[in-house]
Amino acid sequence: MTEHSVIRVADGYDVVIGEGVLAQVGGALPTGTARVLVVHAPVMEPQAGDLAATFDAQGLQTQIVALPDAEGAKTAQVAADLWARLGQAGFTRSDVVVAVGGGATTDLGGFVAATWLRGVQVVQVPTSLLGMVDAAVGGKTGINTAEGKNLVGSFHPPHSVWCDLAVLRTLPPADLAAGLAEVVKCGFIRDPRILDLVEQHPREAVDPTSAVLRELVERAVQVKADVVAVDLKESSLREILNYGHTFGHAIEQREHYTWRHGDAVAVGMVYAAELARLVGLIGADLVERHRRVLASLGLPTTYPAGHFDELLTVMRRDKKTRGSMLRFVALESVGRVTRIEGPADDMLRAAYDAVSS
Ligand SMILES: NC(=O)c1ccc[n+]([C@@H]2O[C@H](COP(=O)([O-])OP(=O)(O)OC[C@H]3O[C@@H](n4cnc5c(N)ncnc54)[C@H](O)[C@@H]3O)[C@@H](O)[C@H]2O)c1
Ligand SMILES: O=C(O)C(=O)C[C@@H](O)[C@H](O)[C@H](O)COP(=O)(O)O
Ligand SMILES: [Zn+2]
Repeated sequence: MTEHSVIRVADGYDVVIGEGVLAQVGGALPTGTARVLVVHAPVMEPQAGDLAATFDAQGLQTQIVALPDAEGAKTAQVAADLWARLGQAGFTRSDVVVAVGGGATTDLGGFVAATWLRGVQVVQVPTSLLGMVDAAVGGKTGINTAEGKNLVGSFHPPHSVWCDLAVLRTLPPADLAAGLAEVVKCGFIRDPRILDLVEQHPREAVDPTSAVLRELVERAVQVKADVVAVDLKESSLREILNYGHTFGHAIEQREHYTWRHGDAVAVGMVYAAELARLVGLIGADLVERHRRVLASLGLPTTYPAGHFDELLTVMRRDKKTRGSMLRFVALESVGRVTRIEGPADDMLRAAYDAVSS
């Protein structure tokens, strides 16, 4: 195993990053654990099975459950099925959920852990880039409802997070790119070095074996760790991690979750940048930088015309909305973030026209 790095989130938990760290998870459960529920994305069955075997070998009562893939896991029905299992197994507050998969798996696993007995520990083992740099870190957990994305959930920080870079070798390139959208987000809101790295090394950035990708992972996790340490429950600063998500979540819902989250966020960041340009916060050059960086990674930067009213209805349910006032995270410059509050509908429509294909 190559050297791993550890990023501490406040004084709470560690995010361990490196090739081969999966092998350490078996020995990393909290003291006193008697039962373990391992939930995993279908494609992660071999790794989850190996992990479950190491728990069994320690004498723990282990259950292993394959979840529906991707957003199919983030439903009330899937959560309810798992609550039934936990009840039947007599799962107590000293027992542990382990989630092995992409961001959808870690969101669902975290949500079940957050809600069972009002909170049991969750060990997050993200296996997609997006899961590693974002979803598994920071304690946001949740499921979707018919009305929108992540509308039900809880803030529930994990016990620990294990990012084994070796598993990224099997991640489809389009999913790797989707994860890079959240990395680029961290570049725009907080760490300009991320943008420099992507601009200078676009090929290495999409190579899961490269030192550049590893540095990007570490930098993005550090951004997230720094932000959630200050504002776990999103009363203010944490909103910056939602850059691009107001429009992005509306796309995801309108597309019935057939778009990757990171792809939708990529378009959403261009939308937020166009809106910031329209209200006079930034110039056209910074908007173009969004398009250039995202496109260099193979990410989308446009959305089909003709759906503004539908998207606006969904955007009004965004969690940052206060009363009837829509609120957008926006840039003043790279690394300097503000909010646009209550923009006029014609502004919102003009930004839509600017990202329409
Ligand atoms: N909680 C948070 O703070 C937070 C942050 C960002 C995103 N999210 C959520 O995360 C989800 C998106 O995460 P995602 O992009 O990982 O999507 P995902 O979980 O749907 O995973 C994408 C695909 O990659 C597969 N996969 C995962 N690891 C693999 C591997 N190593 N090899 C091959 N295939 C692999 C998955 O099975 C799935 O088919 C969304 O639901 C989003 O809302 C949550
Ligand atoms: O951690 C956060 O805070 C984020 O907003 C990170 C986002 O990338 C992530 O997609 C999150 O799940 C969105 O949260 P939501 O509150 O808008 O549902
Ligand atoms: Zn996101």
